[in-house]
Amino acid sequence: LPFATMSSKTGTFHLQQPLNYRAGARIQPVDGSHSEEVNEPATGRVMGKFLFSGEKEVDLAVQSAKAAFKIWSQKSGMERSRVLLEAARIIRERREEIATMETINNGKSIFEARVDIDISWQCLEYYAGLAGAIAGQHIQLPGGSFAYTRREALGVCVGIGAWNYPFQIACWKSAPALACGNAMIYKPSPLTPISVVMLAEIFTQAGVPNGLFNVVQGGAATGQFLCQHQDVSKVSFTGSVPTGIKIMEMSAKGIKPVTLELGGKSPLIIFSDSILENAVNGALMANFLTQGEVCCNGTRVFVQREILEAFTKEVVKRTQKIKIGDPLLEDTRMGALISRPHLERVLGFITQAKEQGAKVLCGGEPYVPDDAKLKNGYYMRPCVLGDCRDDMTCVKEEIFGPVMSILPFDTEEEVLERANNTTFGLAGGVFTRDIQRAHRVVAALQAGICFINNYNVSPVELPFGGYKMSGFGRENGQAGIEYYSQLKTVCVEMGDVESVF
Ligand SMILES: NC(=O)C1=CN([C@@H]2O[C@H](COP(=O)(O)OP(=O)(O)OC[C@H]3O[C@@H](n4cnc5c(N)ncnc54)[C@H](O)[C@@H]3O)[C@@H](O)[C@H]2O)C=CC1
Ligand SMILES: C[N+](C)(C)CCCC(=O)O
Repeated sequence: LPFATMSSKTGTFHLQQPLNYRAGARIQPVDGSHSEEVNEPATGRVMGKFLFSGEKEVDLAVQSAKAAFKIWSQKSGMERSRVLLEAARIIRERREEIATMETINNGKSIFEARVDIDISWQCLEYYAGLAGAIAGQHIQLPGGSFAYTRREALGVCVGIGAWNYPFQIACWKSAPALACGNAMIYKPSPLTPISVVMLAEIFTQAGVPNGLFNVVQGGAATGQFLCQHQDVSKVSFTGSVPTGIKIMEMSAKGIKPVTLELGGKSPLIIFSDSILENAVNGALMANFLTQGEVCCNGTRVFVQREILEAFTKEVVKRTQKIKIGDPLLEDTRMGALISRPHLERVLGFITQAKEQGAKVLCGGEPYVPDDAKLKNGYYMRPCVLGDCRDDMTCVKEEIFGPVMSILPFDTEEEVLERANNTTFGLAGGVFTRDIQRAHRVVAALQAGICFINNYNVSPVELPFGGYKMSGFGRENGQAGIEYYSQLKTVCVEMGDVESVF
């Protein structure tokens, strides 16, 4: 196992192996022109370099996936299920090693990375369970004739991922894709290129045909070669809205179906009858996982005026206690942001918020850990903003960092209007003890994923995806199957053909 001997101390990992994966092995791309550095967010150190793939390598990856698709798509659901279960078992076995790699490359705490890896193998197990149940329908027609439907694979699917959940996003895409009989070529974000290659190795070890899951590395250009390739049948994308628009435009040229999991600016509505401690915990969960770099975060926290003071006081107190630092230490709960430019961008939103009249109630400044090796890492103190208004930039735009905006409200009608007044629609949450109100509020929220009296839990059995400009298509849950398969109708005549001519 290539990573088994790696050191699990921050500041010590060196990238040595190629990060492309084709036909069952790590390889260097045939036309790797541009090389890119990989950083360790916790220290700001360069861990090594890797090559971006050009059009030739993309084509070779597609050809190899096509060959694997021929074999894999002929297998029964039960046969595919067994292989996926074996892959899930290997991930469980290598959990610590994968979580450590994820922490080193992303900067999130090891505590969270372990949860990410657990969700990842659970996703494979879940779709392994569904693989044998993928079936069509039988439809009786007059005179003994009948029809049936077949749920068939699409072919070679492309997955393009963001940097916040590198391994998990790859599993959310590949598990349903492979369960349905497809092949997949995956392109991770160039900021987090490492862990997905471990997934590719695990699939091979579990018994998928060589080429069924290939990895190409690169940025926009490589992504474009993938989306434009004529032998690619589908593109599943997780990332920002502007890139999502480009992906959809490119895919439109080839009439390729797309799944888009894009950003958000989700509302979390806290009514005065909530259990305060749960509401505070919910708001922390909604804002500070993975340094706030989570698409479905509830960053607009609407608090009913009667409890505004009590809630704010408690949320600030708890935020100040979050332990920031070396992400590989057991008691760290917030690590480093993904990159220096991203950290600057997040801090810029806070400066702008102050200029627009918001009050920084805590945090919002860079954090320099005592440990000397961490002093160039990309850390900041999590921030709570008070005195926010709906027209402020920090309330309108996705910050993708640990910044919570608190917004007072008076009535249910008013808060719903304000909560929905956004072009995004990924998630939303409500805290209240009034069950009728809870269901009424989520029914009115224009969002794909809603939480009542919790936030940001995401069991793999539940469909995940957005409304409005947060995208379309669903990942996870039974719904995921629909987005990686197509329906064929077969009409069978049992009598003679009656011609009208
Ligand atoms: N809804 C969801 O499930 C999630 C959404 N996001 C969103 O992602 C964003 C942050 O992630 P980033 O990696 O910065 O987003 P991004 O959109 O810049 O990049 C995402 C991926 O697309 C690739 N890409 C960039 N330009 C491309 C092009 N022209 N053609 C093809 N591929 C291209 C990138 O290399 C990367 O792999 C945030 O806005 C966040 O809201 C992040 C995680 C989950
Ligand atoms: C796991 N969860 C719900 C915290 C986040 C998953 C969505 C994403 O990739 O940002």
